[in-house]
Amino acid sequence: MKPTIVLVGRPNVGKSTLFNRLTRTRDALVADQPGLTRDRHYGIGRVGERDYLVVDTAGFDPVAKEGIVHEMARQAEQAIAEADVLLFLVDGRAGRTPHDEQIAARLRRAGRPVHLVVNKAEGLDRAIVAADFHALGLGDPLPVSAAHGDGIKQLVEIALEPFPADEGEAAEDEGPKVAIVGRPNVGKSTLVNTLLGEERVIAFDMPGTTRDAIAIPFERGGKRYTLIDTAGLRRRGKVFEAVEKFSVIKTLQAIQEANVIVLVLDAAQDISDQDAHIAGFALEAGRALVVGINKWDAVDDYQRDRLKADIARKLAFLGFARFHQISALRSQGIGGLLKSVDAAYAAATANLATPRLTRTLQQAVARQAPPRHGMARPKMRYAHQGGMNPPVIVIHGNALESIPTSYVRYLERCFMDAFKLQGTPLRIQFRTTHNPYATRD
Ligand SMILES: Nc1nc2c(ncn2[C@@H]2O[C@H](COP(=O)(O)OP(=O)(O)OP(=O)(O)O)[C@@H](O)[C@H]2O)c(=O)[nH]1
Ligand SMILES: Nc1nc2c(ncn2[C@@H]2O[C@H](COP(=O)(O)OP(=O)(O)OP(=O)(O)O)[C@@H](O)[C@H]2O)c(=O)[nH]1
Repeated sequence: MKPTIVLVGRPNVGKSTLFNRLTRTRDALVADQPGLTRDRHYGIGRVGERDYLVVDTAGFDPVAKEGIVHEMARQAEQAIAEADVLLFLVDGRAGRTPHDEQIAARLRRAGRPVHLVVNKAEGLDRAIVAADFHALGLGDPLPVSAAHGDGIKQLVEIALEPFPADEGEAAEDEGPKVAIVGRPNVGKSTLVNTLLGEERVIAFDMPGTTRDAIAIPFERGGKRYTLIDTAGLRRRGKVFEAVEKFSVIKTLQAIQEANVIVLVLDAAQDISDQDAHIAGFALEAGRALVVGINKWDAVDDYQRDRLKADIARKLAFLGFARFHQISALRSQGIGGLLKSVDAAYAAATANLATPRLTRTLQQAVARQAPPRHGMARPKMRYAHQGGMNPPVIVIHGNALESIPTSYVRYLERCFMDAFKLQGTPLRIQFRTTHNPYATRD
């Protein structure tokens, strides 16, 4: 499972700057999706070969007792409890403060590895900085500059050192790994029980450590699936019950572990920022996605129309996914939902043959050529598949850096239509094989 890095520190030390730095590579992949707003506190990142989750606990104040500050502190506490590793940021320019000492005292009790990170360290004398912050009793401080990007790679390497890199893909005969996600109270547990309740649940092992996700294999309609759960579902008699509160971190972990995400929405409620953020995480992670609009039994025509308009507006970036109206409680629409899970999984793991990819590319260009950029006209020569789940299409050619995102979206649509890839996002990468300025036309 991907390790979770949690950033803690008093206001203004540079947590958001470091968060942005740690999630930047992912940002670029999904930056311009219509309607997608990123959650500024939870993100997916990659440095070198390592993927990880990052949480910024802005607003963490261990002494607040009520109000919004207290609520933020509660979420920060939950993040600290769920962290694999904590990065405690301090401000090298401001020096050690009493507030830093309070937080240090709290973190020493966290029972998690803590690294002391001195930010804004560009141009500072390391020895002086180290001596000042050593007094926090959290070991040798690691100097970084989040703003300039200095020391970040080493920081991530040190922080993730104890966590093994992900092993390769598991055997595929278990069928798709499915995660059911959504905000609190939308009906996730009810859906899990509807899926598993009447069906054959194949014996499964409880995880060896609390870091592991549980995988519950089951069969339905003669097909195998594996339900991925990190949110603490436990079996009580015949049904599964959530034993833990809703957790964004666990939701993110489940998304990372699964092949196909079932995003559950509540038809009786407006689409909230939290729904959009969870959907955004799935898109960012490149996962196949099916949406279940649950509690369809409980809403009237007026609410149904309103909801459709709300979805079109707030979840526009999920154009690649199928939406199903379901009732988990009455077991309605579940068969159709699973068919879409199968289709999304097939699309996400499809083999895309090079000749057909290249032909599709050429046809797309013939219909609409990429715009000229200054003196250079981008030239796309051929395409091949660079990965699965999500499908990655690598396009080779010249002067490809100037291709605008609107044209990338156009190419995505062409590939999706040609290969009927419904249910999965697609990634297009460009490889320039020559100096773009060598061939002008
Ligand atoms: N000199 C310098 N300034 C930095 C660095 N990193 C962040 N800053 C500045 O520090 C200020 C605070 O940065 P933020 O990232 O907003 O700090 P934060 O900890 O997220 O603050 P809160 O959101 O209030 O918790 C900003 O003005 C940043 O530009 C750095 O490496 N060097
Ligand atoms: N009318 C109706 N109610 C439903 C349906 N599915 C779930 N509910 C109800 O919605 C409430 C929440 O359902 P849960 O399954 O506990 O929701 P959850 O998403 O697992 O909630 P958390 O564990 O808090 O994250 C319960 O009262 C369910 O009975 C449905 O299809 N129709």
